Amino acid sequence: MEARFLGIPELTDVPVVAVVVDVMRAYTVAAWAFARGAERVVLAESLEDALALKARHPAWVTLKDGSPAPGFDLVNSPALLRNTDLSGRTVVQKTTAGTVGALAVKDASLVLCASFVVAEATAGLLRERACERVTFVVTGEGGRAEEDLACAQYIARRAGGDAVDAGPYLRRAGASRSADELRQGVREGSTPEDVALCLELDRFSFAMAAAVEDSLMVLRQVTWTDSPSA
Ligand SMILES: O=C(O)[C@H](CS(=O)(=O)O)OP(=O)(O)O
Ligand SMILES: [Mg+2]
Repeated sequence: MEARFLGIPELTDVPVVAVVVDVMRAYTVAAWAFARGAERVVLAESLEDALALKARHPAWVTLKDGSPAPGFDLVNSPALLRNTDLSGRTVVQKTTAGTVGALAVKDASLVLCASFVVAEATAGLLRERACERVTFVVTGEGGRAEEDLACAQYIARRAGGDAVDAGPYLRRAGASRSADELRQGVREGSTPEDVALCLELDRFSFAMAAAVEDSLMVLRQVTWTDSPSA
């Protein structure tokens, strides 16, 4: 498998297969939303779009990064989300990096959204579909976020079939600027537990695929054939 690793500003073409990586915290949060029963996650273009969707669908659950805000039900924190029952709910998510990255590749044939909690499931799906060329979108810090790059490189190696020690990749992520900011509470809407939850390798056995449905970018769970739960 041929892999390239690009930041959002470096995306100049439409990839065939894209893996959008946001470890801290969008795609750790989305995975927890599915684990707590959410049916789908709508990736919103803007805060205004998220609020407009909520106005049209009052039962949908709105989630944003940063501090809590009127009209939004949840913040982008896995620690806060994991105690929330989302059975059958549609979640609308808007964050600074993760959701923007997925929308930037929405015309790709396959868009997977990933983090360490769904790393093996994501790699397994890429192996199963025999993807030859994969663009990893490193969403944080214009492509330089160490937690996203480490996770992307780990998934790429697993997708290529390598036996890989995850330890060094997780340590890079744990030493990243994002991890430091979350630990120190610099980022609003976070708890100190968020970092550990973002570094739980393969916490979930499903992958997450996004596609345009009725003009919305919708993220859903996908299982791959060799998944333990398939
Ligand atoms: O919620 C997060 O951790 C970040 C917020 S920011 O990029 O630090 O402002 O958003 P995400 O899109 O999940 O990286
Ligand atoms: Mg991030």
